[in-house]
Amino acid sequence: MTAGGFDALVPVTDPDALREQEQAGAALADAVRELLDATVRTRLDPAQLHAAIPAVREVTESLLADAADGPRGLEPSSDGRMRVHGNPMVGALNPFAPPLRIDWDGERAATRFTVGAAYEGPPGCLHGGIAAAVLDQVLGVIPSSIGLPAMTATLDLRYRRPTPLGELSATAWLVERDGWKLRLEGELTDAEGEVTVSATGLFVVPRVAREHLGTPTGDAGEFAPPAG
Ligand SMILES: CCCCCCCCCCCCCC(=O)SCCNC(=O)CCNC(=O)[C@H](O)C(C)(C)COP(=O)(O)OP(=O)(O)OC[C@H]1O[C@@H](n2cnc3c(N)ncnc32)[C@H](O)[C@@H]1OP(=O)(O)O
Repeated sequence: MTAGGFDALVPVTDPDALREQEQAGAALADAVRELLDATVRTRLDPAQLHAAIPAVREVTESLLADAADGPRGLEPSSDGRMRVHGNPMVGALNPFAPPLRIDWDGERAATRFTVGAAYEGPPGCLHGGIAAAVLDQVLGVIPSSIGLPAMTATLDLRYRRPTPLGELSATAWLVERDGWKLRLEGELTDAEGEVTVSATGLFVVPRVAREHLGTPTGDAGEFAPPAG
C-alpha cells in the first residue's frame, strides 16, 4: 500500500514458501521480543552492557544485508489475506507488537494477550498509550472484517482503573453503521475480569478507499458493490 491507497493485490504464487518465510520471520520477532524484554529488565553492570552491544549490532547488520528500504506496508494479497507485517499491535514481524491475535466474526472482535516490562507506564501497569493502541486496533479490525477498511476518526477512552501488566483481554463490537462511518465500542479487561479501559470510536472509510468500494447501503454486512 502506498500512503493513502491500495496498490494491486500482491500475488501469492507459492503459498508453502510464503508460509515458511512468514513462520521464520515470526520466530525471529519472538526472539527479538525476548531481547527487548531482557534489555528493559537486565541489571548487568555498565561493562557487561557495553560488552553485549557488538553481538546485537552484528545481528542487525546481518538482517540489513537484505531488507526493505522503508516500512513493509499493508499488503492485500491474492490469497484473501491482508498482510500487516510491521503493525505495532498485530504485525507478526514486529517484535514491539505484543503481538495481538484477534478473532472476529463481523460484529465483534476479541483478543487475549500478555504484556510485560516493555509496555510499563505507571509502576507494574500498562502504559495508557499502549492501552489506546490495543483498543484502536481491536476496534479497527471490525470495519476491515466486513470489507470496509476504515481509519480512526475519533477514539474516546475512559481509563477506569490502572491496568496491571500480565494477561489481558480486549473486546470490541459494532454499535452502528451509517454509510462510510462506523461507530464501535470496546473494553480492555484485566486477568480478574475487571474492565480497566473502555473505548468509543468512530471509524471512517477514507475517500480513496470509497472509490474502490462502491455505494454503502443499509446496516453492517449489507454491502452493495458498484453496479456493472
Ligand atoms: C486506505 C484504507 C486504509 C485502511 C486501513 C485499515 C487498517 C486497519 C487497522 C486499524 C487499526 C489502526 C487504526 C489506525 O491507526 S488509523 C490511523 C489513525 N487515523 C488517521 O490517521 C486518520 C486521519 N484522518 C483521515 O485520514 C480522514 O480524515 C478520515 C479517514 C478520518 C476521514 O476520511 P475523509 O477525510 O476522506 O472523509 P470525509 O471528509 O469525506 O468525511 C466522511 C464522513 O466522515 C465524517 N468525519 C470524518 N472525520 C471525522 C471526525 N474526526 N469526527 C467526526 N466525523 C468525521 C465526515 O463528517 C463525513 O460525514 P458525513 O458528512 O458523510 O455524514
